[in-house]
Parts: sequence; C-alpha cells; structure tokens
Amino acid sequence: MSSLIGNAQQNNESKVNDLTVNQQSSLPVLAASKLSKTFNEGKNSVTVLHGLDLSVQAGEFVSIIGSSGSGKSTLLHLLGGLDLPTSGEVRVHGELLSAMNETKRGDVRNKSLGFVYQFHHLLGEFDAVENVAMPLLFRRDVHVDEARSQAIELLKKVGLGHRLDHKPGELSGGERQRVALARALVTRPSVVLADEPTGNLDRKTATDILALLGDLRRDLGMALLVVTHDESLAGAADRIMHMQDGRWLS
Ligand SMILES: Nc1ncnc2c1ncn2[C@@H]1O[C@H](COP(=O)(O)OP(=O)(O)OP(=O)(O)O)[C@@H](O)[C@H]1O
Repeated sequence: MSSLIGNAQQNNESKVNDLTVNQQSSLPVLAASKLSKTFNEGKNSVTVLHGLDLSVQAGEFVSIIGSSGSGKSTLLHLLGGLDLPTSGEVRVHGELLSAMNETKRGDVRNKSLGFVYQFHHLLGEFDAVENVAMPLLFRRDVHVDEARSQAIELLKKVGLGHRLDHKPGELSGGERQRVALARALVTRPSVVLADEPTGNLDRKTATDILALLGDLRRDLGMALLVVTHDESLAGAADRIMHMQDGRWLS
C-alpha cells in the first residue's frame, strides 16, 4: 500500500491511541447536537432544520437520504462549517466549530474535512494534478513537489494515472468526479462530506464512483457522510438516516 495511505493509517492509529490514553475512545469524529437553522429573508423566515442530533464515528459510512428540499445540503453546510447554525452545535473531533474564528474554522476544514459535491467545482485552467494538489498548497508547511507527488499518487489510485495533465474540460463527467474525489482526499481528512456525489452521472458511472468512494474509505480509514435522495446508492452505507422536513424520521 502506498506511503500516503500508510501515513493516513498511522495518523488514524495515533489518533486512536491518543483517545485511548484520554479514555475517550467513543468520541465521534463529527457530532451535531440540537442543530437548527432558520433563514431570514425580509419579513419571511423559514426554519429548515429542527433540532437535529447526529454522531459519526471514525471510519463510519453514513448516508442521509430525503426528498428534495428536506434540508440535506443545509445540514451538510453546517457540519462542514460552511455556515453556522441558528442554534445547536457542531463538533469536529470534539472541538466546537462555532467557538472558532473563521481562520481556525478554515484550518479545521482543510485538515479534518473533505468535500465532494454533485458538480465537481474543479478549476478549468488547471490540470488534474494541480487541481488535486491545491488543498495541500493552501498549507504553508507542504512543499509544492510533495503536494504534486501526493496528488499524482491519489490520481493513480482513482484510476486516472493516464490523465494527469488533462484539464477538466478534457475529461469525462465520471473522470472529473474522480479528480474531485482525489482532491477531497489529498489532505487525508478524517471525515468526507459528500453532497449528491453521483447526482450528475449516469447510473453505471454513479455506481462505479460510489464503489470507489467505499474502497477509498476503507483504505484511508476515514468516515464518510453522503447525502443523496437515491435510496439504492445510500444502501452501501453502515447506517442510513432518513430526513423529512428538517427532522429525522425514526
Ligand atoms: N440561503 C437560503 N435562504 C433561504 N432558504 C434556503 C436557503 N438555503 C436553503 N433554503 C431552503 O431550505 C430548504 C432546504 O434546502 P436544502 O438545499 O438543504 O434541501 P436538500 O434536501 O438538500 O434539497 P435537494 O435534494 O433538492 O438538494 C429549501 O426549502 C430551500 O429553499
């Protein structure tokens, strides 16, 4: 197995060891408590999430399914620190996101969380290696050569070793999503948050991408939280949570 994966496993092992020492081995990597979100627009306010609890353990694969408009993306934004809740809290490795300033929150996002979206959000003027290396280059402590070599290693792992210097416009939809997966994983996050990662792909490509995501999760030892409205895609998870109108269905 690659050194990249070895490092990720080592990191995870040392985290586990730390937790054992602290006797907190059940501490979730990601936890939400009584999470609510209300959007105010002029005189109108709409409450989209109603006091949600959620806990994701290290290495766990959780799917959230729900119909359009049920609040899945809003929840993912809050869990990823991209937006703040109206009330309630989100903790990453036990650390409260809302207590952090924007710089620290950005740091947690970069180091502990990976993001995959329905639309890949790759930068068109950069090739696959540059796109994947980018999250590492935001860190001042990673040299550009090291970032490139880690990007190449991950691109090979997602089956794109022959497309390293291709720009997004020169790749198929499935290949672009593979690049996006590699980019989300290059920082070796402990949790990947994926919002309809296969929503823009045909069924065969979607199934391949989901299988790849599952394999990468096992290899890299990360937790995976996938939001989808596709029950058959959600079925691969350890646990499926159903959302309706901003509440969990029991
Ligand atoms: N910034 C906002 N301002 C006002 N309302 C919003 C905002 N963002 C989301 N909403 C509303 O919140 C509700 C939930 O939206 P959200 O995108 O979280 O749903 P979803 O379950 O992800 O839907 P889909 O499956 O269609 O992507 C929707 O009714 C939406 O209109």
